[in-house]
Amino acid sequence: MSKSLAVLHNVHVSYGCRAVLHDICLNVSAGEFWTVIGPNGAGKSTLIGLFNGLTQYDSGAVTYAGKAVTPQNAREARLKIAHVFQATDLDPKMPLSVFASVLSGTYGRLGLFRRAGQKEKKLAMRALDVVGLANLASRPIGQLSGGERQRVALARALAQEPEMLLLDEPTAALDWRAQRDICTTVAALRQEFSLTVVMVTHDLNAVFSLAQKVAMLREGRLLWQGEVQDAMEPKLLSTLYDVPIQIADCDGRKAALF
Ligand SMILES: Nc1ncnc2c1ncn2[C@@H]1O[C@H](COP(=O)(O)OP(=O)(O)OP(=O)(O)O)[C@@H](O)[C@H]1O
Repeated sequence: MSKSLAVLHNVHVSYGCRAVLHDICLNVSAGEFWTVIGPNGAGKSTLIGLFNGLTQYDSGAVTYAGKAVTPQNAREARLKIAHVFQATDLDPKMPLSVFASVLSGTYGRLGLFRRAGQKEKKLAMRALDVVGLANLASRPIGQLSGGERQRVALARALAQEPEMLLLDEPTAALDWRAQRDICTTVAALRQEFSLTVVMVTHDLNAVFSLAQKVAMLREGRLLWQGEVQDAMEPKLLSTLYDVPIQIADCDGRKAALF
């Protein structure tokens, strides 16, 4: 049996007096690929922020590699866990090259007073190479397409040399080709670097093609969690999203239809 890496145990979260996550228990083992799905506002981004101490919790326990993680005590977890937000978070007006953006992924390890040296520069170039953007290294990030920017965000995360990747809607706002490219890149990165992945997504077809495990969140509660093949249940998905969903079989591949 694989080893638990990141664990949420009976976690409650509230923003002010509004409770947004209730009694969350999730056990992510090393090397697993989890997706977190559910309607808008269900608490998915809040949930994945627990793993690296971005989300403050009221009660329960969060651990990474057996050590407690809280926003006040998250440095170690943040070195090992890279968090990739939607690439729209990269300000296109920033006068920053693709390479400089990716290099910034190494800054966490370097700390405040050390500058990036040859080792970090090599790492950044390698990360760009892995996501297929080495030829755009000197391009300002403002001149990239949405799909390219998302790959820059992935490369920056890789330059951190993480054990675990948190992906928050990495294919949102991308066209079909770019969505497919990101999914293929994520799958390849996971294989090559033996990464543990937790991905929030609204793309059920990406879930079916990439994930091993699925957590379904509805109104701040885990409705269901388990193996991806058991998640492809029309009744379960219809309950989750409160809309009729069917599952089609296309040449052995599952696709969600509404
Ligand atoms: N910093 C914050 N302060 C107050 N409320 C917040 C904050 N961040 C999120 N919320 C609220 O918490 C709830 C859960 O938000 P969250 O972003 O985690 O949901 P989500 O499932 O990721 O949503 P979406 O699919 O729309 O991105 C929402 O009602 C949201 O308005």
